[in-house]
Amino acid sequence: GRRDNLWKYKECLPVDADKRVSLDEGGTPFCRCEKLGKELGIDLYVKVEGSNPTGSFKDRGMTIGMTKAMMLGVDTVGCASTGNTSASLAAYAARAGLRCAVFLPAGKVALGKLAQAMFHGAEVFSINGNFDEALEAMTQLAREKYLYLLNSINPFRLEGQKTIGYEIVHDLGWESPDRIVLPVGNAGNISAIWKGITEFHNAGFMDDVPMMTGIQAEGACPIANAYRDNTMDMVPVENPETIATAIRIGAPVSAVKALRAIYDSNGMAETVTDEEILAAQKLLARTEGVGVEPASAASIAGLKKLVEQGDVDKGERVVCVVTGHLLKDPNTAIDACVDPVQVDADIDKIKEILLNK
Ligand SMILES: Cc1ncc(COP(=O)(O)O)c(/C=C/C(=O)C(=O)O)c1O
Repeated sequence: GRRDNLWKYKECLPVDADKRVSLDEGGTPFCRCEKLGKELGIDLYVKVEGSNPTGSFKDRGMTIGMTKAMMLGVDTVGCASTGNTSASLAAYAARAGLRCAVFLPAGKVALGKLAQAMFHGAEVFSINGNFDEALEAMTQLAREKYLYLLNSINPFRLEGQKTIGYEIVHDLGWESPDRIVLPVGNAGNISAIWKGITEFHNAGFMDDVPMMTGIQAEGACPIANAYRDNTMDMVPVENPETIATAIRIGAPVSAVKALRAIYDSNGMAETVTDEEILAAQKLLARTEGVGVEPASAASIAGLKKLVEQGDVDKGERVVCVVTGHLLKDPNTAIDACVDPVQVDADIDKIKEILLNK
């Protein structure tokens, strides 16, 4: 039958479902990765959030946040973003008929995301600074009531994203996986998913809870640093750097919630290099046919590293949340490939090549 969307959980959502601003978000694919799982010695699934309307999990938070904005009667919404939040905000603001301002770190936003934010009609400000500085400026504007802030510091965003946790349990037949692995930037998503999991667990829908496992890029890993020091005190990374620009964040606003989620679930945080991220992105695309942007592949890279370190038990049932579509960052994808074969439309020449494969 017709695929359900996240509004099937409307009784657990803190806004009027009949006032919803929706693009039929959620209800994303849940794909078993038999070959990759076999290679890693685990039972592996991916939750494919790139299949959301604007190509990332942000749509889940935005549908709730934008519905709340309409209920509040605001006329302007805003966010700072590494790209996907701005793409989602622009689309949902257009649907809601609200004015939309976005702050993006100059030169550090993947092509697809910038195209979306601009094309959906957001007023795009290219900030001379990184995401953290852009978020500080945007938060000040919100404090002075120039606009309604829809970054993940806004709890209504997390209320939408918690449905990823709901759906994973639902997809597994009302059971919890052993572990959920996902990339961590501003740390809203790991906090939101844990909230959804604990709500379903408290409601008695499943006996166990998963170990929440957050993966960060080595050059932008304040959460992993705090975890390694077994502390709740996150120390910001001044100049975060990674090719996975979506998670190029040094001062995650939801650090406390994220560390709580990791410690309370007996989970962990780990880092991966840019090389490991790009290798995992290609491995997932070519082994399982699932195309994701670099930041999303950090979850696969991190899982692989944890398995190799012996931190993941053989046979564990693991769900990797792959957060954004491959198309978001086409330049990085093409840079990771060999050039196309230049050849005349001479099929004899091409037959020769095909025979040699
Ligand atoms: C593909 C992708 N994967 C993972 C993350 C990290 O999630 P959080 O840890 O909840 O921040 C992001 C985050 C993006 C932004 O923060 C933004 O768009 O401003 C992302 O786009």
